[in-house]
Amino acid sequence: MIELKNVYKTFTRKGITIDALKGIDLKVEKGDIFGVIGYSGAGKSTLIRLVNYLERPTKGQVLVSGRDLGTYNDKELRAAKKNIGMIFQHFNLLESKKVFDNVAIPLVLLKKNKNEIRQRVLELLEFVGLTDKADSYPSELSGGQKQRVGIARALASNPSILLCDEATSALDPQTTHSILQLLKKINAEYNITVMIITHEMSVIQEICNKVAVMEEGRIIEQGSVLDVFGHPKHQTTQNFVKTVIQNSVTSSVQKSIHAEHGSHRYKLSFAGAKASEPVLYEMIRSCDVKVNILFANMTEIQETTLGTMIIQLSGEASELNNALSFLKRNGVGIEEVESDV
Ligand SMILES: Nc1ncnc2c1ncn2[C@@H]1O[C@H](COP(=O)(O)OP(=O)(O)OP(=O)(O)O)[C@@H](O)[C@H]1O
Repeated sequence: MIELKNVYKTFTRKGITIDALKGIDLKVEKGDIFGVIGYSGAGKSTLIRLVNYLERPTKGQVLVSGRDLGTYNDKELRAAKKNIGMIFQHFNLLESKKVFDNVAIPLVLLKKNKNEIRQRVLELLEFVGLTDKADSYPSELSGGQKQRVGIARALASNPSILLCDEATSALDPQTTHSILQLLKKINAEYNITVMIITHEMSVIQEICNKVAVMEEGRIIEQGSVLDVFGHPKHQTTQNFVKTVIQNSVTSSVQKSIHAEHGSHRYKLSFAGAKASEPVLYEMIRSCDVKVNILFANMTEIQETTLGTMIIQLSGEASELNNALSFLKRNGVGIEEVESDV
C-alpha cells in the first residue's frame, strides 16, 4: 500500500545541509495501523510528508498503491492526494468557518454539488459524533472535538489512507483514548490504512499493529507491535517500551536481593497462551534449581497478553542449563541480564 525504498531527504538552508532521512525502507500493508515513533528531530514528520506528496525524496522511491509518486503528472498527483487524508497535532481548522463548512472544504474543492456536500458532511459529523456541532465555530469546541472535525474533514473525499501527524499530542489522556478509538473504528469500518507518527509509546500500544522506531533519520527497528514490545533490541526502543511496560526490577527489590554465588538473572518473556500456563512451576518440578522471582508483569498488546518476568536462578551449571532448555522448549523468550537491572 505504502512503500519507501532507500529514501533520503536532504534539506539545505543558508548553506547548511541537513540529512533528515538517511536510507529509509518501510512497507505499510493495506489495513495496517502503522506507527512511527521517535524522539524530536528523528525525521518522522519529514517521512509522513513524503507519503502525502508534500515533500519529494532527494533519493529513493515512495510508492503508494504500487506507483512511484515521482512518476505522477500534476493531474494524477491531485487525484492521488484525494486518496490520502491527513490530520494534524494542532487540527489546522479554519477558525472563521463553521464546523459544517470546515468538513465541506475538500468536497467544495472537488466541485461536488450542494446536496451531495450536505449529505456527506452530515454523515461524517454523525460518524465522528458531532452532529449537534455543525453550526459551531472551532473556537467553541474542545481539543478532542476539534480533532473530530479534522478527522471528518480528512475522510470527506473517501481516502483509502489516513495519515496522522502527532494527532493526539495536544490532548489529555482521556481524550487521546477516545480519538484513538475513533481511528480504530475508521480502520475497521472503512478499511482505511492508517499511518501514525508519534513520540508516545502508549499511542502505539493502544492501536497500532506494526511499528517502526526512528532515530537520526534512520529506522533502527521495525516489526509487529507484539514482537517489538516483547523483544526490543535497540537501546532507544527499550527506552520507549519502558515508558509503557515496567520491565525492570525496582530499586527497593534491587537493594533487598543479593546475588548469590553461582546465580544468574534472566528476563523471561511469554506471549499469548504461554502467559497463562504454569511453565515456571513445571520447570521447578523437573529441574533442581532454586528460583527467585524478582519482578513480574502482564500487559495486553493487540489483544494478546505479554508477560515479563525477571528471575534469579541458582544451582549446578548442568541443572541451570536443563532449566533454560526447558523454558526455551516451552516457547519462553530468555535473556540473561546483569545483576543490577
Ligand atoms: N523544511 C525543512 N528545512 C530544513 N530542515 C528541515 C525541514 N524540515 C525538517 N528539517 C530538519 O530535519 C530533521 C528532521 O525533522 P522532522 O521534523 O522530520 O523530525 P520529527 O521527528 O518530526 O521531529 P518533531 O517531533 O520535533 O516534529 C530536523 O533536523 C529538522 O530540523
